[in-house]
Amino acid sequence: MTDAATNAAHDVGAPGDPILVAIDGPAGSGKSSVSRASADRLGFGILDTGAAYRALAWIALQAGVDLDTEAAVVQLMDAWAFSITMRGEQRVTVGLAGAEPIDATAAIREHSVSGQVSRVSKHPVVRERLNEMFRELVAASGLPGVVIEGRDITTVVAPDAPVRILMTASAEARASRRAGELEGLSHAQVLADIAARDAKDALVVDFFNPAPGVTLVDTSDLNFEQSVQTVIDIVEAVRLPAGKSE
Ligand SMILES: Nc1ncnc2c1ncn2[C@@H]1O[C@H](COP(=O)(O)OP(=O)(O)O)[C@@H](O)[C@H]1O
Ligand SMILES: Nc1ccn([C@@H]2O[C@H](COP(=O)(O)OP(=O)(O)O)[C@@H](O)[C@H]2O)c(=O)n1
Repeated sequence: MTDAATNAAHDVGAPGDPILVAIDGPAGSGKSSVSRASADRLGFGILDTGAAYRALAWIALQAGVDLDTEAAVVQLMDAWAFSITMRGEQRVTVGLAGAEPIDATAAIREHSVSGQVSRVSKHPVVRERLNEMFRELVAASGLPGVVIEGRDITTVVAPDAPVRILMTASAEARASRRAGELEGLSHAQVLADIAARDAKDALVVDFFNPAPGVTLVDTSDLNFEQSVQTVIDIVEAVRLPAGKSE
């Protein structure tokens, strides 16, 4: 890890650094969509770390790399160029050395990719390399704040973030939300798919139980707007502690 990357993770709150809002949770808990809406209202950026894992799995599949072989995935990372927008509509591009970057925004969301991502995210060195990239993206963003969401943000990527949230929802609620997005898949299929993916991912990081100091937000009985407002209230309570005004 570079010094710059280390500092970006641990000097949170230093003048000039973005305020970090770290959000973790299982698939379908609402972390991406709620993070995006909250970031927009706060005037912050958003870093969707799952999109990077998805992009890596996608390019590995395109390149015929064995996703289960850590050294092969790490070698691919030496040659890949990844970019993601942190404001406005999400756009993800991926390229390999010498080739024009390809817009993979839609491709990385395909069901065929979702089922393969855990095969790359299980590798410790891959995670270290991506975490370093995430810290660098935040540090270089020039934004007043960044909502960064994934599975291990509150515990590994930004354990010192002033706001850390674990967003959960019942398995039923999560599957219903996801089934609404995926044409042609039944509720039961979606439920089985996300349960299988969560089980694989949870072998690597615990995103079901909040670490000490992490605020649990259960969105099972909250609508989308209520979920966004809950996050904003938590951020504002930290930004404007009682008795202080801006
Ligand atoms: N609290 C909520 N109530 C109802 N629907 C929600 C809520 N939060 C998110 N959604 C919807 O559920 C779907 C999955 O949410 P998403 O943000 O992609 O979850 P995650 O990033 O945790 O996998 C999206 O269509 C989103 O609009
Ligand atoms: N910080 C993160 C983010 C994602 N991931 C991996 O990336 C996959 C896709 O993440 P995602 O956030 O896009 O998944 P959804 O919750 O949106 O379905 C997860 O299933 C994990 O395997 C991870 O391991 N660590």
